[in-house]
Amino acid sequence: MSTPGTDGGELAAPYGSGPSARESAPRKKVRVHHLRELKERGEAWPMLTAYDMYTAELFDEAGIPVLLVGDSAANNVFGYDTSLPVTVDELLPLVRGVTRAVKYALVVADLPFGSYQLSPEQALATAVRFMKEGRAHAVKLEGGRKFAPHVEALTSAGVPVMGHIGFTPQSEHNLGGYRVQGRGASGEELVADALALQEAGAFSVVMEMVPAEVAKQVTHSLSIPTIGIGAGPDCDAQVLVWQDMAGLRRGRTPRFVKRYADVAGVLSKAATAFAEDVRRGEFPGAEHSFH
Ligand SMILES: Nc1nc(=O)c2c([nH]1)NC[C@@H]1CN(c3ccc(C(=O)N[C@@H](CCC(=O)O)C(=O)O)cc3)CN21
Ligand SMILES: CC(C)C(=O)C(=O)O
Ligand SMILES: [Mg+2]
Repeated sequence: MSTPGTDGGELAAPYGSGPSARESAPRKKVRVHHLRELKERGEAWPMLTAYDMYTAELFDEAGIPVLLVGDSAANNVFGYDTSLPVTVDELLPLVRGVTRAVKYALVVADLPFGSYQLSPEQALATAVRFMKEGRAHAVKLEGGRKFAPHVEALTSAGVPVMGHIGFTPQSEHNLGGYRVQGRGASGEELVADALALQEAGAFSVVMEMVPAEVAKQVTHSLSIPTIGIGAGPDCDAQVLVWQDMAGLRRGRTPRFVKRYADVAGVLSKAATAFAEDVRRGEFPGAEHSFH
């Protein structure tokens, strides 16, 4: 983890030269070409989801170069059982909160189910809303070769696009549930999908739940970065949903999740302590009252 500096302008670089050199170089806004440069230098980078201001601010200060306002807000903000029901109107205010909070991170807005599949025109109209109203820096959509025309329409209009292949949660009913994709012969299909997205102008591609060997092959076939989630150690970048990463979500988590904290435990203890204080008459104290 990088260490925040004493003021907003002097944080350790989230990308670039590694821990020793340029420690005090001022951070710059992350741009898509920086991510390609990291791939060329073989430096892995992290991505996290964010859905609100405080988490976006913390992750930005921690040096996370790319934040995704995922349609997984469906599960992790709104409490739906899948990502399918969440709408553009529900996601837009979350994107706005995240983009308001960051100084450096590239903010990617995930296009939700039904908001882009109809046509390249629909994809562009939706992306324009996320850019204008959400102030997103880029958008993400799910799909391979079949969505190359959609990606092309967006990149031609100046919208950077992140692809997403392998297990694509918006197609879970068609894929038959949460299953690893690209085993056996379909590994070749994944390479073809990734190449088509790159050719259409995508600046990066998420690969979800793909065998590590296949993900490695895709990564080496592309000049744009691959971002893995359950896709092994050889992707150019790694992404997790922040509530999984920080242990806010309880219960069984997918195999690809590593927990770095127990935020659920911390919040639960805080709420319990507050409740006890109020019930015992110990809060508010004199120092919390106006005289
Ligand atoms: N909190 C959260 N984390 C995620 O990673 C995530 C979301 N929400 N919502 C949208 C999608 C849905 N995703 C999921 C959800 C469940 C599994 C899962 O249950 N995986 C199991 C079974 C794998 C298998 O059967 O082969 C696993 O053990 O990984 C995987 C990805 C990933 N995304
Ligand atoms: C897990 C990531 C890649 C995602 O698409 C989401 O959070 O919606
Ligand atoms: Mg998503």
